[in-house]
Amino acid sequence: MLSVRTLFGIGFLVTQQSLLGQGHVRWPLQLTSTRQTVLIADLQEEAQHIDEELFSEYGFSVDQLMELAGLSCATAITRAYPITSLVKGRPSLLVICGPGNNGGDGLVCARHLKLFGYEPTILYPKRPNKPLFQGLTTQCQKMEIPFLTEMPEAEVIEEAYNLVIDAIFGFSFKGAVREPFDSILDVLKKTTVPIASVDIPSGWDVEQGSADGLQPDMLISLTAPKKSALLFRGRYHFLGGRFVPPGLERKYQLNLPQYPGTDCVLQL
Ligand SMILES: NC(=O)C1=CN([C@@H]2O[C@H](COP(=O)(O)OP(=O)(O)OC[C@H]3O[C@@H](n4cnc5c(N)ncnc54)[C@H](OP(=O)(O)O)[C@@H]3O)[C@@H](O)[C@H]2O)[C@@H](O)CC1
Ligand SMILES: [K+]
Repeated sequence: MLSVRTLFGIGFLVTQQSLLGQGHVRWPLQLTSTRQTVLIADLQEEAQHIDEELFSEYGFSVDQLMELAGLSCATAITRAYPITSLVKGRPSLLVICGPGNNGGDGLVCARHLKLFGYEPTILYPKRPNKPLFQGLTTQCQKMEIPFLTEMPEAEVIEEAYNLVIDAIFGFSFKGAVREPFDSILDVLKKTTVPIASVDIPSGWDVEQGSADGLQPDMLISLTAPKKSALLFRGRYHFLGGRFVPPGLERKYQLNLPQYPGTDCVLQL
């Protein structure tokens, strides 16, 4: 049975602890807001079911949705961190990609950011042996995006990059972080460079978050914010992934907000 939550861009910080403390609070839950009302996929399994149905019942392919998800992420990043606002001499970004589809979103995002005038560099330490990811990697290489062979130290990141894009884990992350991502996340926790997380801050439990985990400056929730988004304390929260068919939205009572005009992202 689906349960959904009401999240407001403003005003939820004062109530989030009580929300989470109540465990399975049932919808509708009204909070005051000056921004959009968005419903949250409450359980990790719900996010995965929505994902599976998009492919099995609605006929989408992974690469189609990944392209839209990655484009949403790149677009949201241009809104939060326009090139003119970056403090370093060059519009350099570090994109860290994980072994699943969240990492694929990161590769697509990097490609679009390059087209938008940024200078992304990619770290992609664990590459699945599948044509989709091999193709996305080739596309980035042909776009002349450099790939690192190892994770830089925190001080090097601070000197070289304006922003880190965290596309390591999404909604299928479970349990204790395994290497090499454990060490990578440790470095990210030390750096003061802002972090933009794709879908979920990596290392966070999808439902419960992580008290001592990453604290990204930006979160780009895809399809619908996950429950742990209630614990996000950064400056920018965007919704992206404007591809949900109305039947699926009704079934899961997502009640997604209206994206403005033809935009593929919405700031929450
Ligand atoms: N419909 C949508 O909403 C769309 C969603 N999309 C995107 O897909 C994302 C979900 O992708 P996903 O299902 O491939 O899983 P994801 O979270 O990337 O990670 C899986 C990998 O992580 C690994 N791993 C897990 N736990 C670990 C640990 N503790 N320590 C170390 N490794 C661990 C696990 O490894 P394994 O268990 O296989 O060894 C596996 O390789 C979603 O968040 C969104 O970004 C869009 O692309 C398209 C539309
Ligand atoms: K992530």
